[in-house]
Amino acid sequence: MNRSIRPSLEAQELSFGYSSGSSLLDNWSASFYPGTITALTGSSGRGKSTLLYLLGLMLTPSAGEILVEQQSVSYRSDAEKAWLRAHRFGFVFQDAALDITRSVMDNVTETALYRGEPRKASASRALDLLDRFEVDVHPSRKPSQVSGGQAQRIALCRALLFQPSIVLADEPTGNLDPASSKIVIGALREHADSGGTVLIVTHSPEIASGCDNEIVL
Ligand SMILES: Nc1ncnc2c1ncn2[C@@H]1O[C@H](COP(=O)(O)OP(=O)(O)OP(=O)(O)O)[C@@H](O)[C@H]1O
Repeated sequence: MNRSIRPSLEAQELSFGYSSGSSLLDNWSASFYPGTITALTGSSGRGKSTLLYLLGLMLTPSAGEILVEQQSVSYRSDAEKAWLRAHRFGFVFQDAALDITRSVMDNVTETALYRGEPRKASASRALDLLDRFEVDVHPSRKPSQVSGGQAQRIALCRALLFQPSIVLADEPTGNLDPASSKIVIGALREHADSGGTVLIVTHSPEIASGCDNEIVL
């Protein structure tokens, strides 16, 4: 890798443990570069999802720093973190985490709300993505009327709508059929190839071996 490229996401001497449990991270450091996919692997309960939540500014470390584009961000205000999540990050969770009360289209364009952009203007972009990821359902449908594989591809459209510089995916293919799995991983690969920084938590050796780097927790 060309190390003159600067990391878009860094963890520096990170420590964290839930108050009810033992320490999960102790002085943990890593750098994540544009154009790469990193697999986070390790046995169950080692803290992979927790690390993703820390890197995605949903949890605050007990010590250490998270840097986004060389700026220290982990101790910023909730409002600043929310701004960063909306403008720099895309998230994909194992269970898709769609809002069941809203339509497919509203779910995909949800980030527009947090970015202060009109949802309508994002609709054509959303339709393009739904088409690209072969989500063959009417955008007015509710998440309860789509399959698990379609739900995860809808969540992928939501994550990629504004081409965020960093995509964090927590076992994004954990519950998927092979065809949906291939689409999701292919999309994350393309996102990295176009300059994004992608992290995938996975238990799949096959997916990990297709990534550029692997970090075992
Ligand atoms: N909100 C929480 N409060 C307290 N403990 C938690 C919380 N979330 C997770 N844990 C605990 O922290 C540890 C790490 O959990 P985490 O989900 O990060 O692991 P993981 O490596 O992603 O596991 P898996 O591969 O099974 O998904 C586990 O022991 C878990 O029970």
